[in-house]
Amino acid sequence: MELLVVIGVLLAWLYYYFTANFNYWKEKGVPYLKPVPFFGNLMDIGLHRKTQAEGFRDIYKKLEGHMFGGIFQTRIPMIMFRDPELIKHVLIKDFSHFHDRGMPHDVDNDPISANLVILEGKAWKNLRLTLNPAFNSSKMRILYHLVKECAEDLCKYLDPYAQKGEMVDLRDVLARYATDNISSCAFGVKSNSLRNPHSKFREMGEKIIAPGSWTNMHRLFRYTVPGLLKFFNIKSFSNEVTDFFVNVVKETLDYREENNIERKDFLNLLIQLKKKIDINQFDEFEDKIFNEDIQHLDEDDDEEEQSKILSENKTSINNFQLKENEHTKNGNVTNGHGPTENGKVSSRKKWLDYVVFDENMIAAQVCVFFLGGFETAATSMSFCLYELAQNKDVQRRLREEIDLVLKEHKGVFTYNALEQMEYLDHVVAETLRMYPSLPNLIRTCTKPYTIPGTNVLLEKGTPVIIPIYSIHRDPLYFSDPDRFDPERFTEYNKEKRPQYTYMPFGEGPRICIGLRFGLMQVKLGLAVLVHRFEFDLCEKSKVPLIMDPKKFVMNTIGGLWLRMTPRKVK
Ligand code: HEM
Repeated sequence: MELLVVIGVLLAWLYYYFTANFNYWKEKGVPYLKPVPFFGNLMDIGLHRKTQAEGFRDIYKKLEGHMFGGIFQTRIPMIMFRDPELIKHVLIKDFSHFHDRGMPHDVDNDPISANLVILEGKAWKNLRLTLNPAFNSSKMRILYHLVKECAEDLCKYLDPYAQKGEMVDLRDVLARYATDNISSCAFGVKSNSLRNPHSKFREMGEKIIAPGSWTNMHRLFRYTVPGLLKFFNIKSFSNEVTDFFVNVVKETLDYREENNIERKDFLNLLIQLKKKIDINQFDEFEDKIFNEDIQHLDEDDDEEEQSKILSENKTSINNFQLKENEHTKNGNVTNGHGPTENGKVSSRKKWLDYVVFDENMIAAQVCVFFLGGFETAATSMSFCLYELAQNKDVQRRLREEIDLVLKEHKGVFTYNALEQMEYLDHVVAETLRMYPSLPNLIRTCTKPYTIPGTNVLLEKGTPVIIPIYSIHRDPLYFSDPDRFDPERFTEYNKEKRPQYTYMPFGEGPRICIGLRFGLMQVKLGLAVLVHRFEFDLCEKSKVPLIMDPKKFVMNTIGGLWLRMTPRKVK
């Protein structure tokens, strides 16, 4: 009897806990969707009945006619911004109110969480400024040869299958190709996943994205009771995954140091940062634009906020301390570069002094490059090949362009040749419109914000959802949106569309840092494949595709099967 009473009280408390907030948006006069207890408005997503993309698209459609609308993730009020002008405010104009993603992290106990995706405020800004040059065009040219090596290996691997006209699960093969690619470029390690599906890198990659994995539990707590993450010491990834990545980085660093090896990859760039060598080949124009966007992170933060950010990011390894030092005191620069205009040092050089790159810090970054790089590239490429198999005229036209450009480059897939392939660019852009790897962007309101043109005040801590998949499939911006049509991306057609209606890599200062690298590996992989092989639907192809509701990055259930044959005419 007593037990029943305890259970009853507990259930009543849980019900109260999960529903007490449900008048939140009504009281603010914000249009909102009626939530259900325990799930809020995301029951279909929470129970894996719908993918994130489809679940949020339902919400987007229900909020039609409104520029924004309130929803609940379990018990937490969130707001969806639908209107492109408002989206521009969140991502760019009013970035000083929305510079974080609101992902809890604990860099003391979870070294991998000190990464660019998760870090907030100044810690994020310092790191981003420091890492930006590692992803500029000149660095991409350096990495190109590694990516090309993997792309050529992919062709060699697939050739016997094509000769026999076999059906191939390209989703799986391309995940292994992308794993090889990113482990080579980020970790400096040849993972050999293409030929060995049980390689350790592949295994770890699968563990990270596997449904029901540690990551999903982390996500659940994050949105319900974030305090429990710290209490139970739940890390971003399982100990096995964290240890694996940290150890690979440490071993590789030691090996390179002992043997005096310098390899042209991301790891090498990070090692240079560790040694305080400025890798700055930063395009000055880009530097200026970026700094204009984020400078208010300095100006606007009040003292209290700054010290909070700093104490949150205080780590045993002293990573993110904003320390006044002899180089920057009184605005004078004495670090060997000489004083610059107005006594100010270029922001890049200044931040380089602030971010301490030790082994854990390097591991956190390459780990997030691995995560950001392998799944996104693999799925984008396989979706593209699927659309090419369905749209044979597009496949033919793409092959013709590749042949034509290669003729000018003596048959070699050079970096410049790839850049010249305009139709390839449209094909990839259209693929990312229909299948953006991340269906939504997320930001957190970092200080109270009045939504422009209204008197709605968003409280600090309110999560904001930007539904990119839903916008990409909105007939208001893309007519007949479920049709694959690369023509949408000619200069003329792009100009006709409102801004901020196409954002597969996000937008603003927190735009994907790996954009260039991601596009390079996707485009090069596709170009070499389409140049050599023909892709067709087969008995095992699923039309339409069945998407996996358990995956965070857009993905299919049961792989993505196509028939491969050698190309017919040369
Ligand atoms: C087709 C490939 C890729 C796609 C579609 C993609 C997409 C995205 C998107 C949508 C975001 C969120 C942007 C925002 O919130 O505004 C993001 C962030 C990020 N991506 Fe990518 N990504 C790709 C490849 C890569 C690669 C190859 C890397 C690393 C080598 C990478 C590393 C990151 C990082 C570190 C962030 C966080 C940036 C920050 O907060 O400053 N991504 N990506």
